[in-house]
Amino acid sequence: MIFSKRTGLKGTLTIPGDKSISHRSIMLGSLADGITEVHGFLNGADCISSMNCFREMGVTIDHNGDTVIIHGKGLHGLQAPKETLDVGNSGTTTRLMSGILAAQNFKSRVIGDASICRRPMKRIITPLSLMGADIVSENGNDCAPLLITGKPLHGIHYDSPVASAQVKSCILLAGLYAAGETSVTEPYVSRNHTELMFDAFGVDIKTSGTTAIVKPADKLYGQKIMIPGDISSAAYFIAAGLITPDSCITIKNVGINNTRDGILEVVKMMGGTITYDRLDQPGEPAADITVQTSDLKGCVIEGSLIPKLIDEIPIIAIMACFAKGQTVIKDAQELKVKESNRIDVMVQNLSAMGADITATDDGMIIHGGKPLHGAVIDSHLDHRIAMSFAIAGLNADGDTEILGSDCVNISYPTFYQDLAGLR
Ligand SMILES: O=C(O)C1=C[C@@H](OP(=O)(O)O)[C@@H](O)[C@H](O)C1
Ligand SMILES: C=C(OP(=O)(O)O)C(=O)O
Repeated sequence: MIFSKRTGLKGTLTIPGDKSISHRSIMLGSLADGITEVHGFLNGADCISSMNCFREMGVTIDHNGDTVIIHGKGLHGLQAPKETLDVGNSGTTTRLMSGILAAQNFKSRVIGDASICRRPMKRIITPLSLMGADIVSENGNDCAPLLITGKPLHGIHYDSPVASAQVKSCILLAGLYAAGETSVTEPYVSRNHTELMFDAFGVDIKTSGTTAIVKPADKLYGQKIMIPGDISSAAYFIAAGLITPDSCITIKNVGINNTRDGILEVVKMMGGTITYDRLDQPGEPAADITVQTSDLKGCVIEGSLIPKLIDEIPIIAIMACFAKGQTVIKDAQELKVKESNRIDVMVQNLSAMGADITATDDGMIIHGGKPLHGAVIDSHLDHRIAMSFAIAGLNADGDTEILGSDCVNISYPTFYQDLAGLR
């Protein structure tokens, strides 16, 4: 896919549903009694992987457009999978589902693509093992494939070394089945969709500061779930509207859960022109967001803000190239263990486009204002890298060619059409 310079990106769009909430709706819907009706489901490859894994465990799931009907099997109703469970490219599926599998009365084997087989799983193997789970890495490298033999579990308190919603959610899901209470404390609060959805499904879940505490459950009750648009997908259009000359873009129904809204904080720090129209509707909080071309200034992004924008750092790095002065991103070492090493890949590709960017141990430093020129961009098959460089390409001289551009299917299959729809 090739991109070249644009001005005047104008229009209104509705982006697809939130990826994190879509995964969780499949999992909790499968474990609930009764029907769970989901609207706004993300038809990205990652969420389809979650859907197929639970179908493989005997759950009937009807899927029509962005509506999904899950015929819940109850907490103890999953069946042993006949085949290996294939999570594709999805870290969220791997880690959250492992928490459930650890407590079943059957064995399972979890595989994924080449990227998944490089991502660290020790972070869930350690706490699940402390709960009494039998979970091992088949190749002994603490990565997938994972072999999980269901066991009776007991509650623990876990001090997580990382602020990770996947680790937290894995432990909380295992905690539904454990004897006694299970709690997780994180260094900073990570996205809280699991906690909110547990509460809606009737689970006894409490939070206090950076700790979440769950009691074992007897039953989950099927729900109707309205999923707002994914702020992580909206971020590309927020950035495009701010940095592309003569632009004004409205993005409808964007989820603005306060554990996910770090990008909005960054826009404010950078001095971007952004307005919100909050929506009065059931489900997680959402707003229509409008952005206009703005003179941006550099800022420092660190600490508790990082988990609130972890997936948006690649597109924030692009914004920083168009901001006056220095942008420093620190405390973001987690970027090294995503679908690609997002620090190295951003620095390599932005340097190829002429940006002034340096990698650090836990982030990057960007001096904005140097004009970008087109280059051949290796996406490393990482969807967030491909989408970020599409926006960079619209603001660079010459052609920007993105290799492996189809990987946007993972979280935003209609991304290129939606971008082309802005006139
Ligand atoms: O729980 C989730 O749905 C997610 C949590 C984050 O990962 P970590 O928990 O590994 O930080 C994020 O990067 C991922 O895209 C989705
Ligand atoms: C890191 C991501 O997803 P996952 O961990 O589920 O693969 C992402 O979507 O940027």
